[in-house]
Amino acid sequence: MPIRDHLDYLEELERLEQTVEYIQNAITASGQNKNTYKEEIKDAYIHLDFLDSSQSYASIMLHSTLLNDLERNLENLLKAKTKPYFARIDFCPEGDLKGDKFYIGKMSLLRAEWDIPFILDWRSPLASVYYDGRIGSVSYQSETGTMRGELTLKRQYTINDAKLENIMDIDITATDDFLQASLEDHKDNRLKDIVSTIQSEQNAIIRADIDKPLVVQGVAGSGKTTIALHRIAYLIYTYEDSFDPENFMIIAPNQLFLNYISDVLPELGADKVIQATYTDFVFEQIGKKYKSIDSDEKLLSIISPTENTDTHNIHFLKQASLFKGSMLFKKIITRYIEEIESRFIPDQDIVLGGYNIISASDIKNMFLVEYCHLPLYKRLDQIKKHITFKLKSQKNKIIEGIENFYDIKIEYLRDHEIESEERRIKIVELLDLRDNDMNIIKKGSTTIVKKYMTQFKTKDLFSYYSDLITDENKMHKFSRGILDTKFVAYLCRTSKDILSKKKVEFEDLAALLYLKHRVLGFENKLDIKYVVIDEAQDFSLFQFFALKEVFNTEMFTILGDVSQGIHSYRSIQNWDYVINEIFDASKSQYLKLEQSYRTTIEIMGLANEVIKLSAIDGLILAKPVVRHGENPTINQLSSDTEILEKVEKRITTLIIEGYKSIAIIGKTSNECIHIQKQLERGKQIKTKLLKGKEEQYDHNIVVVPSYLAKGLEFDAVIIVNIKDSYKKDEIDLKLLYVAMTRALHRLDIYYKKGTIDFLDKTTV
Ligand SMILES: Nc1ncnc2c1ncn2[C@@H]1O[C@H](COP(=O)(O)OP(=O)(O)OP(=O)(O)O)[C@@H](O)[C@H]1O
Repeated sequence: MPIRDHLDYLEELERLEQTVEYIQNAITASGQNKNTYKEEIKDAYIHLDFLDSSQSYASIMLHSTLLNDLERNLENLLKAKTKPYFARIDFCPEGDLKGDKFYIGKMSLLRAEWDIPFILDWRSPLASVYYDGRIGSVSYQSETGTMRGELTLKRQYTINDAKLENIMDIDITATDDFLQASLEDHKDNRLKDIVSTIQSEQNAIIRADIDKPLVVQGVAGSGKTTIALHRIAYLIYTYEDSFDPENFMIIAPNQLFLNYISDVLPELGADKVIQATYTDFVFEQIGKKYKSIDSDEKLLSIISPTENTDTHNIHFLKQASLFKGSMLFKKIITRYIEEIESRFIPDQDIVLGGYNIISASDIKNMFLVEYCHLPLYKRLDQIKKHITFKLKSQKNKIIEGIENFYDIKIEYLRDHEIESEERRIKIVELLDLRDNDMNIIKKGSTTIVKKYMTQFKTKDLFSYYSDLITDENKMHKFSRGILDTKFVAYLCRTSKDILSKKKVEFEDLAALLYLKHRVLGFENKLDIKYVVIDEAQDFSLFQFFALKEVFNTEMFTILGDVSQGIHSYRSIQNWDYVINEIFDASKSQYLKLEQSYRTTIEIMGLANEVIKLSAIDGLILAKPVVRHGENPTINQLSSDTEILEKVEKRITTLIIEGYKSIAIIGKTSNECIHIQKQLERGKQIKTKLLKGKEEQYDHNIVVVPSYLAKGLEFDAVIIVNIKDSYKKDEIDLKLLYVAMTRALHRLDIYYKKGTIDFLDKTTV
């Protein structure tokens, strides 16, 4: 229906004009206030009286804060001006006769003379009705409890550059044309916000209880990453009195992924949130003395062994990875730390000139009980402080005691012996003895603490770790003999080999982080209170545990998809372990997302056929939203040249058809290097080879290995297989599934005969 034919067109047009005008006036007023505040600050500096400056400083502080707030507000107003809101709900609370119209936008806007918001923030409690409610009776959670009422209208708008382009009313059947339209879009290489089309099951995740750990299993393309970012924005808004944005941390798999999500957080007003990859975060804490081995190296040795791969030991290689991420390894490290702890404090009282300042058992008690919540080395700091304090107070008492002791003796001599040369000599002797005793105390008191503390021979983190992981006896002892001898020999030998090159594997990082936390402690205070982990299916239990301990919080949102667990040789196999072993299951929340929004029915259908071939326990198949597209093509060819010619042609056609982002996905980085070289030879097509470390890239056509494509999406995906082949085993099937589900609209597969055999039989 043309927009002008909508019954409320004129009313809506007027409302938009009124809103834009209001925002413009607010922008102008802000501009004037900004100048006033700047003038005030300048003035305060000019009149700064160095003798009595409190008034000027107060003025500078006040106006700087006002200026900061104003600048932030101004930024929001400028964004809102072109698209002030995206939806409207008409809602009448239970018991009221008349309802109100609420316009929902990305930020709230209040008008002094109005008793309802001029624009309602999408994160406010009432806005939940827009995402969850159908026309009729609805309810939502507010600070004061459940609110009920009647929803009489749910309307969506397309507004661009402050122009009203479309109005769509959502009726009781709730067919979401708006969602369909947004999914049809052709995308560049960045994730977008979805505030206007959040679905009810996604809304439940965004607004889930902050206090309980939340685990989300979501199929490919179900919006996990997007929802994670919206949840952070929601929590920042709702709990702004308790949390700063800097208290939130999002952990992502690689730099490429961080780049991919980089547009969304600022768009949602949450740009100050800490973002890091797990590896970068751990290295920042443990120091960069050792280098990290690329975390994909192990995956490559499993999926694409070369002549150098120790195929004989591939079983041990997988077992070692799994072990290093296990809670058993955590237990072994805990026992190892306990032993270090128990031997740390010597059986030695601190004695000064024969006086007992503090007993060994008191020091042990401090170390093992009183300060047990601190890392070992930080406890030493406390103990040092305590001994110094005790010594200071004892020293004066001891000196007083010595003085009294000799005074009494001298007094006695004076009272009981007649004055003589002999008595004088005795008194002088006593005075010398007194001075000597006092000197011992005075001198001793300056060195005794230092002497006591220097006996603690501290070691660095990597020595502690190496002392355990390369020592077969210790590994057997602390595992209480449950580890297989051959496995332990393999583990210690390979670990020794790696550590001797001053390197560590990705799998070592959880243990190192945990050891650092328990033994040495961190240099800077970690002020993270809420942690969001995306692509969490690739995490091990020990990784989750270490993060929980280090941040001392249960507030986690953990999102992932076990069907995409391409690192399953080192990571969790299902979410039950996380809920039961890391958190308290009775206080955790587990939610599922089964609807996939990214891709078409046709592409998802083929991807589902592939993942069904794997033997994943309790596999949840993605249900695509009702969006049809072209059938994916499967092209089996017999020569490299033929494949590359076809791929080149395909890319050209896709560009002509208007697709903005195209990915050529090879199984491994070697395959990708080969493909890119061949394509570049043709000189027609410029591509960018992604290596995972890119902080920024703006190429429309990329060549990317399957395991790095995880989490990303492209308008069109071309899977190319020339050298590597996909086997019908769990990891390869998952890799192929990941590659296929990256496509928003088009999927084409070109492979050399014999490289993806099982695909021949797969029906589209
Ligand atoms: N409610 C929604 N409205 C519009 N688009 C949506 C919605 N939910 C998800 N999408 C879109 O679906 C695509 C997939 O989202 P996202 O990448 O967050 O999913 P994911 O579950 O993290 O995927 P994967 O696990 O496969 O990497 C994105 O293009 C996102 O914008």
